Amino acid sequence: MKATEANFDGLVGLTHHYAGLSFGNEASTRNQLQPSNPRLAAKQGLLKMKALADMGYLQGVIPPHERPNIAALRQLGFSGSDEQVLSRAGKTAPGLLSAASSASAMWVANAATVSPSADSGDGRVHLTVANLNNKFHRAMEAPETALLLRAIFRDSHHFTVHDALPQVAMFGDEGAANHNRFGGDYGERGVQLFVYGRDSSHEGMAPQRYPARQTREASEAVARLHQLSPDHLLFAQQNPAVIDQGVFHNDVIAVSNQQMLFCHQHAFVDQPALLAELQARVAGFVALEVPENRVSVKDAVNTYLFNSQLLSQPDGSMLLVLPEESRQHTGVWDYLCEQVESGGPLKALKVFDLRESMYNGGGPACLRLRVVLTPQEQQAVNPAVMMNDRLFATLNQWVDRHYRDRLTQADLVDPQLLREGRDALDELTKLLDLGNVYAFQQ
Ligand SMILES: NCCC[C@H](NC(=O)CCC(=O)O)C(=O)O
Repeated sequence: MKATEANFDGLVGLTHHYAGLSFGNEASTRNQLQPSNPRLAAKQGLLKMKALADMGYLQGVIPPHERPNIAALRQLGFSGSDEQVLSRAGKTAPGLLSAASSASAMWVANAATVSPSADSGDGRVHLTVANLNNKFHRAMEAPETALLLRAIFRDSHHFTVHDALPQVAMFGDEGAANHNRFGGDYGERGVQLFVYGRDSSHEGMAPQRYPARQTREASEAVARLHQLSPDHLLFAQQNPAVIDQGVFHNDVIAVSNQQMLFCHQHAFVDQPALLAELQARVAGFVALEVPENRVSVKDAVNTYLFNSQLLSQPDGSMLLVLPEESRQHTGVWDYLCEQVESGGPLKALKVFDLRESMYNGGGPACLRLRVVLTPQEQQAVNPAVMMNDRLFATLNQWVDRHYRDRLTQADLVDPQLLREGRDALDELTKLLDLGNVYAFQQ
């Protein structure tokens, strides 16, 4: 048996709502204050996980965080009983209550950066929790993410979960959404490409309108923590002009798998040089670059064409897993169908309706964290989180029992919502054999 790539998807939490918290992420801004449907959101995610598991891909689930985050609100000076904290925050600072209630941990492409054991100096799988420093609602995810990842990748003989980098702008780190790994077989040493939005120690190109969330300093620190060899490591800057058009993470404009990079023509600074470098370092490297005159950056952002999952099929060809929005757009869909018919590396397309997540700027790729695992490492993962028919049924029933089908910002003060969340997560820790990972369980 060879090493394989597993996908771990974030399970959407009970407080999923549209709060407009992510300046630079245009869907988040556009859909602020729309009512959400947390139950549907969770089920849309579960359907994708189940479909990929049924197709033979190794698929796991990463649980939601406890929200509202009462401890975060207390840290900001809201006091009294938990119910009083909620009502005081709701009255005087609804935006902060929204941030403390965000279900944003669902986008696990931002949970951590992962390096397979074949690439690291000590032969372990390394995961560095992302500090998500650019946004308050996301920065609070880091400590809980570390606990959850340790409850899943719990065998320290095989896995090292590093705490997040220091919580300052200089080390802004958004995890695997700005990271690619190229190579042949998954179990062979690969070439890792870290993509950053700005280099905080050098004056240079930076976006003007929207923030660059990932820094070069953060990427370099993660590469050191993971003990990667400099010969198998590349750093590239994301094109600041596309960040200003709403490409807040690299996975909104590029996706890769094994020898293949699928990206927009305008994804990177000095793209020809980067592609030549990859050509030189990765045997069999192929780039499928989409020209602006076929799909504009704007359409790529609106359809999330590149926030897709590029998956290897048993015969070595590639499957692209896309959001429904890409099928709805004639220009994008025609381009994709042409590629499949052309006999190129892309052989199949699969579409999922992930609208609830898409309305907050999260497509198929945002919802998953890729972890390459050897057979021994697979054995060492907490087996209760791996998707199969039984877990799919159990989690759907769990969602039906606990989730609301409509939520607005005004509902977040409801103390009943806090209780519903704790009851649900208490049950989930048992279903997924996680131990007492949540603050309310301490
Ligand atoms: N990888 C996709 C991440 C999407 C996420 N959206 C949000 O947090 C929106 C939350 C809100 O506005 O309610 C983000 O921008 O980091």
